[in-house]
Amino acid sequence: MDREANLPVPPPPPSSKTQPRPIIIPDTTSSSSSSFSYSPPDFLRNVQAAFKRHRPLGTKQSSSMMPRRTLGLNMAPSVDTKKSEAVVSLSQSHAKDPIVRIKNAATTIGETQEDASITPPSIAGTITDTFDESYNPFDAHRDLPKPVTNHKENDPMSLFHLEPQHIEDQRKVQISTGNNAGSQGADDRMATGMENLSSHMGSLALTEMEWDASNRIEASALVNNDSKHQHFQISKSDLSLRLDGGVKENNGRLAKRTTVVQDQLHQFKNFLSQPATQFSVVGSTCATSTSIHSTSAPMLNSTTYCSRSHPEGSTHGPVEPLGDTNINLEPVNRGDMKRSCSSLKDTAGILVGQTAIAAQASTSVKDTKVEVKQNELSKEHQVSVVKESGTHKDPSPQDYKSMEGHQLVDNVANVQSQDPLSKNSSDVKLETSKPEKQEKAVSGKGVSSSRKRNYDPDLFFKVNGKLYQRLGKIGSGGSSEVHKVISADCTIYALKKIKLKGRDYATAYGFCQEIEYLSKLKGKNNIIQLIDYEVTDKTLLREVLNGSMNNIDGRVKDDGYIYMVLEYGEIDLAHMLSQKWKEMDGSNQTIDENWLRFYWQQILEAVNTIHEERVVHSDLKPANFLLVKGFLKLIDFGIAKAIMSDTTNIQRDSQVGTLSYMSPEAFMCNENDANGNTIKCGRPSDIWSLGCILYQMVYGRTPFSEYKTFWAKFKVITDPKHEITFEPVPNPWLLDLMKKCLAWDRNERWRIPQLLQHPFLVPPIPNQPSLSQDQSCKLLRLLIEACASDREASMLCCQLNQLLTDPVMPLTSQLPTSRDQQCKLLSEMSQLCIELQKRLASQGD
Ligand SMILES: Nc1ncnc2c1ncn2[C@@H]1O[C@H](COP(=O)(O)OP(=O)(O)OP(=O)(O)O)[C@@H](O)[C@H]1O
Repeated sequence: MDREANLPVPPPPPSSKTQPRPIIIPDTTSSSSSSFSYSPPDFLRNVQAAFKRHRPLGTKQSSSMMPRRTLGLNMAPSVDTKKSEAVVSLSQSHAKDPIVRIKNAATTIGETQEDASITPPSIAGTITDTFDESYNPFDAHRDLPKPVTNHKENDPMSLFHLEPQHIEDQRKVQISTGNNAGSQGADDRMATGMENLSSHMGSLALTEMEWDASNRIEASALVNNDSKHQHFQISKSDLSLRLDGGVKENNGRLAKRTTVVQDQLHQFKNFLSQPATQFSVVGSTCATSTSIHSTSAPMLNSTTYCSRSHPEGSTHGPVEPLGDTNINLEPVNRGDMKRSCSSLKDTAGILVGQTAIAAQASTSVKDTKVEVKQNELSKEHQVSVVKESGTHKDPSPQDYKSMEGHQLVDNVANVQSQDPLSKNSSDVKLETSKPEKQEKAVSGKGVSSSRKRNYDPDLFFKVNGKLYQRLGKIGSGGSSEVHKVISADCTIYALKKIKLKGRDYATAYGFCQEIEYLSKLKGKNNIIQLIDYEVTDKTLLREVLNGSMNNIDGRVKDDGYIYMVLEYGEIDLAHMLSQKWKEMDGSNQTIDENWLRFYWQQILEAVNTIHEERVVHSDLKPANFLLVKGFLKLIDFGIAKAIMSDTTNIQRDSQVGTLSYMSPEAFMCNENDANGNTIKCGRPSDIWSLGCILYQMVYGRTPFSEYKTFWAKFKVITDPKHEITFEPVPNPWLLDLMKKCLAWDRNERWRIPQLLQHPFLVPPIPNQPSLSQDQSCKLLRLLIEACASDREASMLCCQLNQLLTDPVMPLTSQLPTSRDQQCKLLSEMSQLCIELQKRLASQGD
């Protein structure tokens, strides 16, 4: 929900060229109390005022335009059902594609209720296995349909399994080189070489057909440095070809053929003796592939990818000169090598995009469990993954770096897959597990943008030059999208992306200030930690950091974004609460008080942290407390504000917060109260929101939930005479606590240090000496005894007693010796006395 969506645009702020940086100085004054009533015209005026908040702003604020504040019309407890879950379901772009699910083992805790958004699959090819950390893409071919014939381990031809059908038209040759030198020449030479090779493969196929027409034979020659698998390496003296089949009498003939092929391959290899390194021949089945690595290709280093073939006759995107030549020959018909060669270039372009995808797939392997569902296994065919390195390893930080260092092309290895039953046999179908998004990325605009960026923006975010792979969308707020991401060092983070497009500068400025606050709160363990950030509009960031704003009337550059890499939270309090209430549903249980204490204390401490830093959050609600490793942390400082200059309160240029948790003064910010004092928002406004949260924790709903519309809420919250309903709870201290937070008059609300000492959290020990003996005030003791039957009066006495015997300074950081503190203490005492007096009076005798 966009916070601005339903609000009129506030009037233009006072024109000034600069906004002084907030100066944070000791809190010395408090604002005046406000009380007012509504006659109809007043009410309308206030309604109107609620929509247009100015920023007259004391010394600091008046001189400049300030970020516009916006209102979140979130009236119900915020429960976002579209949160991420640990299982990231990877859908396929093709109906027949297997469904790959990547489950991140590291992040399963507490995520069960979150619906994952889908991260497109990017496992190279059709992986039919369930794999875990030990997954090795080289093993992908393990589940290929087994050839009918028996392999003979040492038979040089046993790697060739030729499908008699389609043999001609489904052949595919892929060549990758790791050297850009003379790539054009290499193209031509390769074209010739491949034609020869292709021809011999065809001959071989025919031979095989003659030899055993009924056999389903696959040709597969994988040449790789990896000896762990059935790859063979073609080096100067090493070429091994293995033959499937058990008909000995044919061996002679086949061996002859093999020799010819070997010769050709040698020639071809010599021809490719430079760093030109990989090629694949795809025969009639997906397993039919040959890859050759030159040992002299130092640049090739372990990236796997899934190549894509193009439908026959398809037009390919513009071919960019290949910096580092990776050539992929399209499905080759004899005599059609020229066309194929040109395709190589296209494919190489594709590789750029796909390398990133492959990196994603293999990165995911490290932290994830991958479930692979396969559809129509018999029809789907595997990929063969060729890696330069001998053994599979997950992408290392170097891999990311290499992507970042524009070496993607160098890192490409080949994967081909082919459906032997494809209607168009020349359409060597790749059962890549890539989503449509990726397809987009490899065609047209996508290609050019991914080439330009050297990573697929649909799959990765780049923040300050570092890549973060998307794992799914966690949620979206009023102004942002938040994604779960994984970094190069395999740490899970949340990445908040705020789109600035279309925003006026002041609003963008406000969003950008979140960075400022989070930076200020770095190292505070109950505040979500900002790991890194990037603001694409550098001027904006500079101005925020300098506390100035020159571009008053300007708009943000069209493609402006703010990226924030944040510590990852497993679940937010809103979800925790809804779970809790679901568990209790139907039973007559009340909320577990210890559970309540445990989290309430953490909530208080988190807010205390920012209040001590003189920051007011302004949008406190359950959804903004995240559970990180078992502890609640505060998030979303998008509308937070520093307490400025000589006031404990702040004024805003428009309303802030989410309706259900908004304080009366937040609705009326900057208006005048009945006494003519300007209504300001400060820490007490946050305390009200905390009261709403506590109320929700206790009763399962917010205090004004029965008022459904904005106007109804506005009216009732801003009415000082309105009495909030508190249903009975077993512990009277709890009731008292809620009341302390939800006092309409903001000056009556307790501050956090007091709340942390409230008897609900720190229950008085029965028969405490302080109450019964010399430490306690005798008068109070008498009073307590006298009104033992009146719980509320007793509580007031206890509070008064506590204040007298163990006063908690409203601001712990300040000495009680200050006049201000002394006055505050006395004011609290007198308030308690007045309340007690009222209470006793109302009870009569
Ligand atoms: N660090 C994080 N870890 C996990 N989830 C997060 C994180 N930050 C935000 N989220 C999720 O994304 C949602 C939106 O984030 P956030 O509240 O920061 O955005 P916003 O645009 O300011 O939203 P709002 O409308 O609440 O102001 C949160 O409610 C939370 O569920």
